[in-house]
Amino acid sequence: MAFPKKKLQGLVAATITPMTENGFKKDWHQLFLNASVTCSQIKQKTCDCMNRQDLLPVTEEINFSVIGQYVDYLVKEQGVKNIFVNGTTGEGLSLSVSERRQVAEEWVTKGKDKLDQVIIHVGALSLKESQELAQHAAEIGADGIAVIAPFFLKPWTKDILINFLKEVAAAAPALPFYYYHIPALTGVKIRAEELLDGILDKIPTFQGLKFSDTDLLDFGQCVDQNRQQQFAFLFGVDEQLLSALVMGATGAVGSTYNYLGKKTNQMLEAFEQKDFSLALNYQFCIQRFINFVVKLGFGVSQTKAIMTLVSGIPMGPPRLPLQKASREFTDSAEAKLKSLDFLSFTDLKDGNLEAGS
Ligand SMILES: CC(=O)N[C@@H]([C@@H](O)[C@H](O)[C@H](O)CO)[C@@H](O)CC(=O)C(=O)O
Repeated sequence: MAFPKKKLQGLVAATITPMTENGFKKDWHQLFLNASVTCSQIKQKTCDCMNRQDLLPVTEEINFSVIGQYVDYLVKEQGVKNIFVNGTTGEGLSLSVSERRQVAEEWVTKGKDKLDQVIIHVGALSLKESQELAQHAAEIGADGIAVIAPFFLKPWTKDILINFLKEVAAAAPALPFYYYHIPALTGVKIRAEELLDGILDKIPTFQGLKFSDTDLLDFGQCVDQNRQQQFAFLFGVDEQLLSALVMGATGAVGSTYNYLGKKTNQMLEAFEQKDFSLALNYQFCIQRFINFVVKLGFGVSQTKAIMTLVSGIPMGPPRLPLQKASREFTDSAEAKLKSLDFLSFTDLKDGNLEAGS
């Protein structure tokens, strides 16, 4: 494959992994069994459980059945045609390798002929797992792979990090490779600007940076020092996207594009038309919402609840150690979305009221 492949630009939704309630139920099942004291009691209770649908030990925790509907929602309702799968929002690091493969496959299958690009995050603590996932992404026809820095036994220098990334990229030599810079979560503080210096010599498939940090000096220098390249510079802090566009961002990956994609696309359009005051109005409006939810406590669980509410597609609970968003959170977020005109009563669809319940 010749590089660069089609350039990744515009909005990229960091997809949520829809889950069933089974993960939570299984915890209760386990607690129930732990409370038993003798083998015969355990046997009896297990038999009882086998006869109770709600306590059955179920293996399927991912709700694959809604992914097709989710693709259509992103494309038709939000105008978002690129996705980033199994990242932070998708709880990729909380899934098993087998689940990650199945999730990736489902998005690629359901996105065929509907989505422009499907990027799979394949970062893991184990190089072997990362390579397996990279190879798998290539086999299923994904459009690119992204990798975060390993965050337990960490690379301490640029060269070590590059060597790790290079090994993963080499497992999928025909796929565009993106580095996912998210230092607040990985604890790996190697500056992106430093990492990009000479990166093509080491990773010929390198095609871009997903920059989830607020250091606009670092981000700006990544753009400035690589003007000769065709890299994609994807910004990952949704509330600051306009500033990054000014710095040269070519696109954005984020959680809020799942449900605020349409609004953010209007901001991109205003920016494109050089109507900066309109673009700023949109950014401030988006900021008002994010600022509000951040003060309540905002993360992946809350994103799941908001998306369920706005789209009507059940995203289910998060996986432990994350906890479900509270009903109070969802109610407040709903009121705020309505007050900002991001959501009207007619937008609410059947099924979305279970959000955060
Ligand atoms: C830390 C975090 O989750 N950041 C989000 C943002 O979209 C974030 O939710 C948003 O800017 C609100 O703060 C994305 O950068 C994450 C992301 O792209 C991913 O899920 O991989």
